[in-house]
Amino acid sequence: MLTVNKLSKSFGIRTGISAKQDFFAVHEVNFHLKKGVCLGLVGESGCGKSTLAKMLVGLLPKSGGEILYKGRPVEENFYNPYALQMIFQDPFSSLNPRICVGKSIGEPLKINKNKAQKISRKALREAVENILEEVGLEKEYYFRYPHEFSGGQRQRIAIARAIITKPELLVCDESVSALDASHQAQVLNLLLDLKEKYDLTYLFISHNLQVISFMCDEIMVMYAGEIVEQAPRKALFENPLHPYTKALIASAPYVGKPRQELVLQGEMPSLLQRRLGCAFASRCPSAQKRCLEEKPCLSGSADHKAACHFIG
Ligand SMILES: Nc1ncnc2c1ncn2[C@@H]1O[C@H](COP(=O)(O)OP(=O)(O)OP(=O)(O)O)[C@@H](O)[C@H]1O
Repeated sequence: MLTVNKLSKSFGIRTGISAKQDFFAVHEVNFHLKKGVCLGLVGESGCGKSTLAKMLVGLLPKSGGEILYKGRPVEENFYNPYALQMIFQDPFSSLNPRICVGKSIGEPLKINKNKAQKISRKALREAVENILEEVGLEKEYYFRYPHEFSGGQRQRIAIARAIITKPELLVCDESVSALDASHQAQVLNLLLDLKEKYDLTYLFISHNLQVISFMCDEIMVMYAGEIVEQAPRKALFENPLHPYTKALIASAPYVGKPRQELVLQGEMPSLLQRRLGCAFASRCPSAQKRCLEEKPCLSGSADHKAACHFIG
């Protein structure tokens, strides 16, 4: 469904009164996303997950590379411009507080239909009421405003707005991170039900390995703007190849785990300094001279790849 080749995004930031420096937030990322799959993207804060997601749905222009949707550049997506939709992290800021939720949810359908055919008010209202019920809310909520809902309900509204155009691919960017555990579980189960019902494909972004493990069939691990490991869920959790993935799995806190086992120390290196070698070398317990001098490429089997000189 989606092929991403050497996708990059650079930003320029001021480093002095007249000095400006460019850095890559996403650097030469490649992946394929097959129809019906839930592909996870995991990595720590600032590694470039949201930047990648925004480029996929056209919210940010790319600096290089290509995004192919069903074999054609995503920009030329004539037959369904709303085939790719996104659900954002924060249901408090992703909904317009001055518009009743029914209008917010119906807006994409209105814009979409305007291009080809007009949608009547009655049909629009019906479509919104149906989708409200679809996401577990009552159709009487149509005229309520975002501040009248809890975080979990708001995220359901955001999901309703994303699926009303019947997209094929949903990009979920930290879509449950702002919710408490019980609402997280409800929204995750809703997303799984909708996936089944509407034959959806997901790119599911999270920094939470437990959430990723619950939702995803395949997983990509991102570090400092690059994909460092890609594997099916079982292989990634049972046999992680990259030292960063190993550290991430070992660092994941869960109830009853002793504190000293949180092994991932230090910070991700500044993206402003693009290095010759491996981006993880500064934190890697098994880094060697070669790691500082030579950048590792993704290698391994067709299914399970990692960017490390010392895998296998
Ligand atoms: N518009 C922008 N201008 C300049 N730098 C940006 C911009 N957007 C993102 N960045 C930088 O790009 C890098 C990646 O940011 P991004 O938001 O994609 O990370 P992330 O992995 O999604 O983090 P989080 O999980 O905290 O949302 C960060 O260093 C961030 O500061």
